Amino acid sequence: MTDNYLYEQLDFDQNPIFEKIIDDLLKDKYSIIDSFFDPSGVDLLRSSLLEKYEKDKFKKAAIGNRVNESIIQSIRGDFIFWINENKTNKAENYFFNKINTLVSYLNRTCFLGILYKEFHYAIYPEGTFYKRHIDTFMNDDRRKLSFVCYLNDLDWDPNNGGELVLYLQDNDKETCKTILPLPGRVVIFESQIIEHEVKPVTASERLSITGWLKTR
Ligand SMILES: O=C(O)CCC(=O)C(=O)O
Ligand SMILES: [Fe+2]
Repeated sequence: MTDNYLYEQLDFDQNPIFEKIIDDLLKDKYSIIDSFFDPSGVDLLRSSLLEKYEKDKFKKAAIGNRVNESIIQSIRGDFIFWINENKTNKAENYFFNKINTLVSYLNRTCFLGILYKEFHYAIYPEGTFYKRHIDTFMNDDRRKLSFVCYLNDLDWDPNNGGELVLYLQDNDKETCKTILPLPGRVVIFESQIIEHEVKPVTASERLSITGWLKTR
């Protein structure tokens, strides 16, 4: 009996992008994908984010409720808007369709047991950053995978800053992986393992959608 036979039995179409994500995660604990969403889908999401921002719906991001405002300011400076999956617009509908397809793929192939998800839009105005951290620091170890998609304009200048830096452990040695927030680019990484930071945005506004796939 071949592997193909097994796939047929599970009525399962292999998806090359999802397979690359799984391979990358197994090997490196992170994956960078530039074609996860169609360019038209990225445009829709960017417009949706900007529309909400113009309507003043974004809030200053918090870290934990016992940390005071000035400390928060020195750690992260972004504004966020949590997306409610039960109240989606066309863009968010498109987004969650893709995410849900990925989640069922991961659950079927890797038995990851992803049950919950949470996503927010984020805007980093000029001068803001998010200091080095790990995404499970808010006494919530259910976050399994972190997911970011950058929604910057097509003419985003790499000199605008706002790079995502991943700190990777390689046999007791730390290396850095610097990732430009190019429009449409998706980065997925293991929330419980990879420390990371967002470098200061030196010009323009850095736009993204960020979220977590969670267990239990
Ligand atoms: O926007 C990014 O590149 C990462 C954001 C981040 O680390 C977070 O929101 O926890
Ligand atoms: Fe983070």
